[in-house]
Amino acid sequence: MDSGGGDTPVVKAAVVGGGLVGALQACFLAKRGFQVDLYEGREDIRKMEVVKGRSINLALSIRGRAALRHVGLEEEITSKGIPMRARRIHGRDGTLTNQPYDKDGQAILSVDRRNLNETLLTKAETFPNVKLHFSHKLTRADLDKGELAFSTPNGDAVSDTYDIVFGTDGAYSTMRRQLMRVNRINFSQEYIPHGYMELFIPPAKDGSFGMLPNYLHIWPRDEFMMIGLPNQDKTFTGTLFMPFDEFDRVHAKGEEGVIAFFQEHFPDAINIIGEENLRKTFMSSSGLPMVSVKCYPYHHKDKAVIMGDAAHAMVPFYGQGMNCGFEDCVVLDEILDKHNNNFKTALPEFSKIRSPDAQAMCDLAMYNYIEMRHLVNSKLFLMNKKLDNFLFWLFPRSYMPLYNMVTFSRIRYSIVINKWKHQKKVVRFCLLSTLIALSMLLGVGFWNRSHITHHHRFHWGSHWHHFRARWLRV
Ligand SMILES: Cc1cc2nc3c(=O)[nH]c(=O)nc-3n(C[C@H](O)[C@H](O)[C@H](O)COP(=O)(O)OP(=O)(O)OC[C@H]3O[C@@H](n4cnc5c(N)ncnc54)[C@H](O)[C@@H]3O)c2cc1C
Ligand SMILES: COc1ccc2c(c1)CN(c1nc(C(=O)N(C)c3cc(Cl)c(F)cc3C(=O)O)c(Cl)s1)C2
Repeated sequence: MDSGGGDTPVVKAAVVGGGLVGALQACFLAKRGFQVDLYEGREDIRKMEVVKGRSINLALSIRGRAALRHVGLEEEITSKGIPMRARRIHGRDGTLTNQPYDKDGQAILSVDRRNLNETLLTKAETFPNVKLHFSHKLTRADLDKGELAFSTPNGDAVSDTYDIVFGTDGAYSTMRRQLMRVNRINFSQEYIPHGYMELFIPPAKDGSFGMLPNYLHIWPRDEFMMIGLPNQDKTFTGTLFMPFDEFDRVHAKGEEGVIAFFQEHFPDAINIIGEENLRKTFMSSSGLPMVSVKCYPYHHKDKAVIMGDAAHAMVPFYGQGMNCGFEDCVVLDEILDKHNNNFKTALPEFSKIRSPDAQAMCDLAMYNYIEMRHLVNSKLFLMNKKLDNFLFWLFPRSYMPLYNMVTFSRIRYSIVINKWKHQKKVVRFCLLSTLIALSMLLGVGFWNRSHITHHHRFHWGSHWHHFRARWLRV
């Protein structure tokens, strides 16, 4: 640490990975008065040419917005986002059903990934105590000394030493690997058999949106699913989720195979995406992998800590990966305040507090991946959501649908999962006791009927004897 002129030495911090979480974390650390060097393996995306109509988007919700608010970027980002107030389910038969997300009309925002990353990098750069280094790929780290070594495109090796290193280098993190060399890190990862492919949905012929814009469009289909989020330029970015061997099967059939596949599973999407687009995109790309990563702890002594996908990559079936990573920045910031920047006590607390929440979100996302496939069609998907919303209406204070707690609240994810399990037990108990009460009522009803009939029949029997004795003298 070199003295910043005042009595307290200025903390020299490195952020490895200038994606969404790293760029945000650089802003948090800059506000904390640290000297920040951010290293990004790729070149500066702000200098790359924009490929029109091929934007990748993400769902930004309350947790991510709270983090952006901390660095004064919420307005700048949300003003460029498109609110999605409801999900719009495209049935196989072409039926369309809307399901509002929130009874108070709260929305999730579709934001452009590149614009978000650029805005965060530019914000970081506005701080005099932040320096950005692009095309610097971390190759080695001696975390006990805080020494980092980077490779650059012209083959130069660059290295520097830091008081503290933040690893925000994504799901395939080099920082996590370095951490695992020096610390007893429990680690697990799981690839799912599905891949994803982005499909670009152009505007309609008259330049307007090809579908209703303020919706998250979903095509739930057995083993497949497609979703579509709107973009500022009146396009949509579709994401097709499908098992890898299905991708291979369709690829093997060539361009006509692609059209036949969409005719069978997503007929209404063919005109929206356009046959040419479909052929081009499908034949020029393949499914990309989705991995779920869990590890513990996230830190090494008072020298290094990992955040975002590096610490807890999750499958995207809740649209929470970035929101969760952004929330990491808020949680760590609060802990650093509480410990007055004492990394020796702050980092272990971050691991202890944050990992159960992040792992709960990884589990929820994986659960939803499995659940989404069992909601094999839109009817079941709808029913499931209708029951959720009915119970939410019936018990607004005690029953909150799972996706509401995840997406529209900042309740800790580990508490969300416990509340949800408790709610499921209560709902199951209510349904069961209603069923038992009903069957008892029905049972009593039948019993009465049969008893009366029986009694009546028995009664009729004595009547018959009496009648026979009196009238028939037999
Ligand atoms: C299909 C899909 C849809 C998604 N949709 C959503 C959504 O709707 N909402 C949501 O909240 N989340 C969503 N996510 C998750 C979200 O994309 C991630 O959680 C988020 O990008 C994680 O940010 P990060 O900064 O931790 O990692 P990344 O975004 O992966 O950034 C890591 C950065 O580190 C750099 N890097 C890597 N290795 C090195 C190295 N050795 N040296 C230097 N730099 C390095 C990389 O170049 C990259 O810039 C989705 C993910 C997928 C796959
Ligand atoms: C850019 O790529 C992607 C990829 C996946 C997602 C997103 C963006 C944004 N995602 C959101 N998911 C929820 C949610 O809570 N659930 C349970 C849902 C989960 C799935 Cl998979 C789905 F299709 C609908 C809902 C739904 O509820 O509408 C939100 Cl709320 S936003 C998933």
